[in-house]
Amino acid sequence: MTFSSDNLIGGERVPGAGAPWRAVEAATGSALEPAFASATAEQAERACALAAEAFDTYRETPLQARADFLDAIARNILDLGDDLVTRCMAETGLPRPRIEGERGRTVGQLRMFAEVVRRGAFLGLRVDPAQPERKPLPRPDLRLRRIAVGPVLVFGASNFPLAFSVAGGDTASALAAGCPVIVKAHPAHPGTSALVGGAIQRAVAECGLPAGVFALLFEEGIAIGQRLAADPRVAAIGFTGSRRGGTALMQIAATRATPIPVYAEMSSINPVVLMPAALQARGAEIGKAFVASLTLGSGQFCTNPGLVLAVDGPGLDAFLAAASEALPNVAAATMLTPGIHKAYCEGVAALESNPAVERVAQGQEGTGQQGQPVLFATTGAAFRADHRLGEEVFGAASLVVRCADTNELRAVLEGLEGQLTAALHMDPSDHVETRGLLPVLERKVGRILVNGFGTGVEVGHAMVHGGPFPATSDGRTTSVGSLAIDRFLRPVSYQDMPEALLPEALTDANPAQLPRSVDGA
Ligand SMILES: NC(=O)C1=CN([C@@H]2O[C@H](COP(=O)(O)OP(=O)(O)OC[C@H]3O[C@@H](n4cnc5c(N)ncnc54)[C@H](O)[C@@H]3O)[C@@H](O)[C@H]2O)C=CC1
Ligand SMILES: O=C(O)CCC(=O)C(=O)O
Repeated sequence: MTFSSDNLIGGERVPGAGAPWRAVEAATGSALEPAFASATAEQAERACALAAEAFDTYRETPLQARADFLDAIARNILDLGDDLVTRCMAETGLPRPRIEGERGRTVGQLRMFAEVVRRGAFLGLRVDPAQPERKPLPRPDLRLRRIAVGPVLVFGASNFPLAFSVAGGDTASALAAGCPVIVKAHPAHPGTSALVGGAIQRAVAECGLPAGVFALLFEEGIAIGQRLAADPRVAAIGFTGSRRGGTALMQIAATRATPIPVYAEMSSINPVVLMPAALQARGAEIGKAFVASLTLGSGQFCTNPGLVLAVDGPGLDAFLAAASEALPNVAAATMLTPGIHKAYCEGVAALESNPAVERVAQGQEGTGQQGQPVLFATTGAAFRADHRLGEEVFGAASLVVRCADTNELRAVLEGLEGQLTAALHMDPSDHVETRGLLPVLERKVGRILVNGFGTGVEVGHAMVHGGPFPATSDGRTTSVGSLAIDRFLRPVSYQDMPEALLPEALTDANPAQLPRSVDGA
């Protein structure tokens, strides 16, 4: 398979400069062709200039045309066929069913946003008609719509090379909102990024949109990404990755002459709470299901169950016994990059050497870049005394906390940082006790789920894939699901604007019959 490793800017392929670098085959460590060269500062500047130039035209594209564009991207991604799947497997070490599934999710996500755009409710149209006779003062005519914020910079995630990358949720929701998108490709899967970027670039041309609507820039390091984040024409940032990377971008965004929002999804250990009746009735069954979730994708999910909380007793013993029986059957699996593998091994070693932590079980030993799954346990008192035990170890490692009683379990939850998910395993007779935990969980997490695990986020209208810091940089939003479009919109009110100058959707005729509220109804 051949494809261009050039940057994609303004509808053209633009070769980068500097020392060439290559993607690495995750399973073998060997270099993959072709060579990539990082984008230059001038190319970053040009991508921003073209995005700014395209903005006013693109944000006013008819909704049907914008929806067709999203559908065209989906179609073009599918048209890449097996070339995309094989390249993506090589770069990430993720198996075929996972990549094919993720491609389906990516395409489904683009199509969902196409439908959201067609329906038009995202525009949030509101009309408060004038009341000239109102006493003591007449009321002006007020009409509101939400417009796109401006060019959005997207940093793709290493662990979801399709669904959270070049044409992933951040890109799809920003394009749906009417924002041009500049993607800084993740250096761990540049070939996958080039293929998907080409699919988007072709869709821009096929749909007759301004070429600045999309750009894809490569770099091995971080300087171009930082430059883009600081560019005054970039209006918002979407990011999925490490806490360090996300907070660095938050810092850049907050200290610019014009600060901008950063929507970063970063770090989460996703507490799993095992309630007493459920543990007693089916502790062993939950233990087996837990191991499957823990080891999925070598544990490289931000929704991975990294923390298990339960009141100590025979039910928890049954859970641990089942998990300890299942885990040694799980083979070590290739991790995404040498850096992620190293960080995982260091995180595991830190837990191993902590005197308050015992190793309960581990999976099969791996070679090279493979991560060996592992399960640890500690006490509630030890966990509360050592904040390091609450830090994410990205990979298939988890820590079970034996709590003395429900009060201690609640105190452990209270002490946690913000999380993406919390999973409750419970039976009907656990309801009363669970009700007491819900206010804590609502304050701590973006999604509370029952009798399941958080891995594998459903892309829908009622999904929240977000949570208080450090799960994300802004817990008021989500990066998955149709609500993600809200991140890239802002309201504008038109007061006493002549009908001839109003946006069409706010005129009395409302020719597309878009949904809108009148006087709040
Ligand atoms: N919670 C989550 O969803 C995820 C967490 N991670 C964590 O991140 C670690 C490293 O994985 P990566 O995917 O490489 O994440 P990363 O945060 O290092 O990189 C993500 C993207 O941000 C860029 N970047 C990183 N630091 C930057 C900085 N200071 N300024 C500007 N751009 C920067 C990188 O070039 C890349 O494009 C993992 O070991 C894991 O701990 C990784 C993936 C997902
Ligand atoms: O669990 C999922 O489907 C999504 C996980 C995710 O967002 C991530 O790992 O970055």
